[in-house]
Amino acid sequence: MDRATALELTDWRPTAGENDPPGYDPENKLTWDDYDFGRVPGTVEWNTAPGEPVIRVENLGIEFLRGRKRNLSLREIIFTGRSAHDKQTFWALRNINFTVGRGEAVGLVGGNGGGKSTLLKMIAGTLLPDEGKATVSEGVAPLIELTGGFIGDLSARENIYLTAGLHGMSKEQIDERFDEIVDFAGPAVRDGLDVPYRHFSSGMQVRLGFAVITCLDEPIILVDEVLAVGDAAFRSKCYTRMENLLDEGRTLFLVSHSEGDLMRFCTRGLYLKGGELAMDGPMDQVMEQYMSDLMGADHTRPTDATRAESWLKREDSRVRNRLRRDQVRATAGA
Ligand SMILES: Nc1ncnc2c1ncn2[C@@H]1O[C@H](COP(=O)(O)OP(=O)(O)OP(=O)(O)O)[C@@H](O)[C@H]1O
Repeated sequence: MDRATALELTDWRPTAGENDPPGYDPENKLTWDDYDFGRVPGTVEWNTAPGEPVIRVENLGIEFLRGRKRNLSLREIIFTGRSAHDKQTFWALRNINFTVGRGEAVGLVGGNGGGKSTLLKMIAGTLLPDEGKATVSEGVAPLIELTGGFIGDLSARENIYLTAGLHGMSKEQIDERFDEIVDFAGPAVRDGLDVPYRHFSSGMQVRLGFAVITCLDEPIILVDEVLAVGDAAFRSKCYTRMENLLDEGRTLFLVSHSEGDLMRFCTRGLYLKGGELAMDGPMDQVMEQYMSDLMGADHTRPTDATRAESWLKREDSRVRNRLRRDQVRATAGA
């Protein structure tokens, strides 16, 4: 959708507020493309040339064992002549092909068990495929499990240093960002910095995981269904941070069951159904297909006006956040 179409389709317009950032003009400028932000600042350094894919997934497949194997009884071994049960396996993912470019924001949708988390794990390199390959040409910051891959017996402080260190940050760099990470995670995490991580509540684990992973300088970010866990205030901070990461040109892979989150951040959607890639296209069309498969006749199509309104709101929110961030940077640099 473009600005002119969106403005024609809906009556929604943003209202000016007291706390609007300098430069924000809701009357005439509403969308990202109308503002000249200059060069997007950011710490991301790409090894990949513009236009080259940063993720290339070719004929990817993975086969899992179904259920747990029971040992054969002596009678079964004698009468069947076999020494073990036949392995019952299934393909959790098969024939998956796609590429992702620099700065793309991709939403993964699909029903429970569709293979979304498995795909992210293979992109992150924590699971190896049985067929095909996933080639990733940039560093990846994965938040693909609630625990963020942190170690339960280490304290939160030790986990911050360990995780950031594994992603190539020096001790001095981590020292510099330490307070920013902990401030973002919130006072409960600050109070528990020296407590073993496994004693954290799931909300505190997600806060710390999100704060650390999004503070890394990796160009590719994988986020698996973690935004749903935090409270409303934390979610709002996460949304702003995600917008900032996208503005810096990072590539995002987001798994979520929240239509709002997917539509807010992602421009492209991948729909996994029964372990196969059922659709790859613009996020709103992919969401539409997924919802109509899921809900059948009960699914009410969003009107063009509703879509246009969501699009304008998202653009407006990105603009305000970006101007606010530029203002903070300018004040800090003055
Ligand atoms: N290590 C494993 N061993 C055996 N089966 C597995 C393993 N990991 C995942 N599976 C199975 O693979 C399928 C895909 O799982 P996956 O977690 O990727 O789905 P998902 O789309 O992320 O689901 P949800 O939306 O419920 O999180 C499921 O049937 C799941 O039970």
